[in-house]
Amino acid sequence: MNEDIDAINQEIGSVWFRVYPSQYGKGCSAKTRIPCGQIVHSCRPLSSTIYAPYRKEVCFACFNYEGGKSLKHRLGKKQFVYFCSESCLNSFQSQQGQEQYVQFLLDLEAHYVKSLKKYQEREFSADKNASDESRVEWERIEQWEKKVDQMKPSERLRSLPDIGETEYNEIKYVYGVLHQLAYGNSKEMHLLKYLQSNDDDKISKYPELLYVYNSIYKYIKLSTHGKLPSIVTTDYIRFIIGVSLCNSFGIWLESDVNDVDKELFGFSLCPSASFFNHSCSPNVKKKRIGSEFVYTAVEDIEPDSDLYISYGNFGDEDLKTRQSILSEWFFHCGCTKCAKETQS
Ligand SMILES: C[S@@+](CC[C@H](N)C(=O)[O-])C[C@H]1O[C@@H](n2cnc3c(N)ncnc32)[C@H](O)[C@@H]1O
Repeated sequence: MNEDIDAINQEIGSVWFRVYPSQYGKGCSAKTRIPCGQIVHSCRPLSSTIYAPYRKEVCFACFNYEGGKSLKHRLGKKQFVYFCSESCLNSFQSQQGQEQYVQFLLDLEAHYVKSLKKYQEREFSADKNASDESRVEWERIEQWEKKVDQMKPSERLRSLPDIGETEYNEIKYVYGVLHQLAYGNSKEMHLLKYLQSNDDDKISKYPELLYVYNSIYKYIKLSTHGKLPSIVTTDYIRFIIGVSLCNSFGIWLESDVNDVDKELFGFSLCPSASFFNHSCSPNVKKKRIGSEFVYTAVEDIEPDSDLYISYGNFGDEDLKTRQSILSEWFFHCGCTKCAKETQS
């Protein structure tokens, strides 16, 4: 753990906070006195996804939203990968290895639109045990993938599983991470391996997602064949999906209007910000400015005090509502506000 912590701190290189072994696993504490209003961290996502219904309206590069209007700049002719400006489109296309990324996105769009008519959610039978079924299904997939190398390209294309909205959203995020691992060299990429992954917890709670995850894996395995071979393994894809479940942050419409009515456009993963634990009365506020996430102290923070953000998009929800929202991150909130409200 300590070696990991040293490596994480070296990678983040913050003058304001350090990552340390806290009561909730890793956490962040102030290195020095932090005045209210001080920006303590900022980062750009390693990978993100814009949810299918918003894909024409939210810029894939900077998350700009123009009040629900379809954006003018796009990849390809018919497909739905949209940008708010020529410069966002160009900057996206000019990154390293981007031709492959662009082609992947366009193929994914085309396949999603085609699948929609046929897609059927696979139900999880109530008499099965989620963790047994998970083990059996992933073993089956490992047997299946031995045949992928022998398939002709046309057969691989025909074997792509139908995908629904959940698969589509996740595949975009997972491929974004894989692409960074293949072509990037960012701080965010180096920090990925230190994050918690929760795919077992999620499957126990929502067992039908097992089939969704299997389809995601099959889609990525088939469509990246010969391009990203060594990193497309079941363990690794499960890790990437599992990481997003407890570390990704929503891409919310940022406005000064009532927080509760905000729209959720998608999610993104910034590993360097994933070591902030949650409090229902946080001392650091997260704000998105374009595709940058900025973390600012909202009170004076003394040296060695913990830094907490709020994971939820909370207004003035009561204890029960907050706890139920936070259970989606698979933890029972132990913050001082919750402890106080539980006692009273
Ligand atoms: C984004 S990670 C934060 C970093 C994490 N502590 C680690 O060790 O990598 C979120 C996880 O931290 C833990 N956590 C964060 N805030 C918490 C809180 N207020 N109460 C209990 N657990 C918390 C939970 O396990 C949660 O799933």
